[in-house]
Amino acid sequence: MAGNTLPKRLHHAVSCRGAAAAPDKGTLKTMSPITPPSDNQSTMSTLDETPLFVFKAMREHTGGVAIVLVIFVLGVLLVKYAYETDIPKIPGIPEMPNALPFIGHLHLHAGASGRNDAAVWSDWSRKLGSDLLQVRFGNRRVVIANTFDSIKEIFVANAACTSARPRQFVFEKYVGYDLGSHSLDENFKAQRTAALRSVKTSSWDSFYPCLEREGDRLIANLAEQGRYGGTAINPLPYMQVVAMALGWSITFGKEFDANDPWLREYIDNACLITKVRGASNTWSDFVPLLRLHPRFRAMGMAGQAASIRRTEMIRDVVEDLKARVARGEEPQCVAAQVLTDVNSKLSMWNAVKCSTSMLQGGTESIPSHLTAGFGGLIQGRGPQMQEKAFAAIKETYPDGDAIEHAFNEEKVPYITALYKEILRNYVVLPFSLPHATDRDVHLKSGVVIPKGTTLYMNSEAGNHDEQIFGPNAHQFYPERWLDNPHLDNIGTVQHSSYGIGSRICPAWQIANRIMYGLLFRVILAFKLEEDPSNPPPRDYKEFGCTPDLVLNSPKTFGVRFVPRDADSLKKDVARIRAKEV
Ligand code: HEM
Repeated sequence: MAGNTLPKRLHHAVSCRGAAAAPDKGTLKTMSPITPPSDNQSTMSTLDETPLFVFKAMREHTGGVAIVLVIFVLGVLLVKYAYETDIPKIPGIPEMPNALPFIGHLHLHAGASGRNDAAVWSDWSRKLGSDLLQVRFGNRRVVIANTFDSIKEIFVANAACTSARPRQFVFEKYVGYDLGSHSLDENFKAQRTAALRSVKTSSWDSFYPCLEREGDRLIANLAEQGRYGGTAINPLPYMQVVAMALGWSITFGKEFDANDPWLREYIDNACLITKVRGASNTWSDFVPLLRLHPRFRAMGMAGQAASIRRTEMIRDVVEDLKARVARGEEPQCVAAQVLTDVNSKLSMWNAVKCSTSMLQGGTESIPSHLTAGFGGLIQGRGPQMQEKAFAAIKETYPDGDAIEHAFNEEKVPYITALYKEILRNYVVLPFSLPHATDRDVHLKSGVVIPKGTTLYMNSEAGNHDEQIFGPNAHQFYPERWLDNPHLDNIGTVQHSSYGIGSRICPAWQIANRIMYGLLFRVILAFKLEEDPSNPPPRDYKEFGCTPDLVLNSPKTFGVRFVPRDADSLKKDVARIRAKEV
């Protein structure tokens, strides 16, 4: 862009100078005597004109100097712009090498290289022998915590000063901030409180019917679409529909048929919006000049179109909800709480914003984690893990009533270990969401991270920290949670896949329970098998296909959902479908 704009400006400056020179000549002419000069006069005239020529030369010379000066100043500004960062280099934290002017280290990140940022940072933090690392994203300085302990120090011990969010141009201009992207001012504090209240454990009773219904539908869909084990299918879209249906129920009290095209359209728009959430792909967040570039404008516009459509869709749902409340119904959901609570600190608009953020938060995270986890369960020791889980369910519920307890209690420790390990190993938000310091942070090492610095937690690295999880930290090994009970005491949530500290995912407990219940139901009904023609990725470092986005979505692979007991499953599916009619 600089190349286009700058020469134009210089050209303009040069033509302006040319235009300015012409009137000079005119001015000189009008100042010349009108009558033809005598010889004497002519000599005098020449003499008289001398200072005019000198003046003219000086003016031209000054014009040249001015241009040189302008170019010099522009050059200095450009160089300053090319290397300047919002926060100067922070002493005591090593910086990744090979920064380039204007873009800093962006070219080394997933937005350009396709390699997961979390893996890039882990490598450099190891090479530079430091838990912390600083990089330049364009003109923004970013500090990354790469070990479990450094994550805890910055985001838990210093939570009071590290819970802000950095500004994001693309989101601000094209989508509009939501709870996950804004600092906690009074408005967003109220939204966060409402979000936490909506999923508090005491409200879970009201979620169970919906969870059970969606669990049923999932099993029926996997059975039918996978032709009872005859065809390998990609589980992700099925998981997305379940998560979304649950999300709608929690936020707007709305129920959907899992196959409703309206729901599919909503999910597609939500995914488009996640794409423009600031990560190393949204260069225009960090390099202001690029905001004029058609490619980045197009990216923003795509997010904007999705956001507009999402708002229209939600508006219809809110109108419907209002009508239900007016009819005297009492839907259990965030938006209805606001509609019926005269003391609510949230306006209806902010309740809608809060609910939309909740929906957005759940759309891709649970489905991506579970799908990636299925990849782990169909390879290597995976089939043995499935058998262990199945046996554990049968042992806990010997009377054949297991299905009834999939969601309303968590009594099978091996299933708990399974979802914890899926969350720990396959980190779909590998660096959580960005945080920012809202005052200077003084670390134990003496390093001071200044106010206004952007922070990332390298959750993927923290979750594979050998100091905490042992030498097998890089393996998918659910038993670690049973063999090492102390792992449950190392922090609020034992891993940082939900973030950590004061901005931790408000829905982490219900998300755990949903993952537990869905795993429970799937393992009870099916043996999951690999499709040799479409196998899953072999390592957590390569499970994702969108490493340049905030959310690393799992690569597509096939799973055969083979019924454990085909006859009984067919009866179950018939029962489920009959209930839907
Ligand atoms: C396995 C499932 C999930 C994972 C791994 C996950 C992960 C995360 C992470 C990493 C953050 C950022 C935390 C931080 O900034 O430190 C977050 C924030 C958030 N999540 Fe989740 N999440 C999950 C499920 C859900 C669900 C089901 C919902 C809603 C029903 C939800 C709603 C939110 C919201 C609203 C935020 C923004 C909170 C804030 O910025 O204060 N999440 N989540």
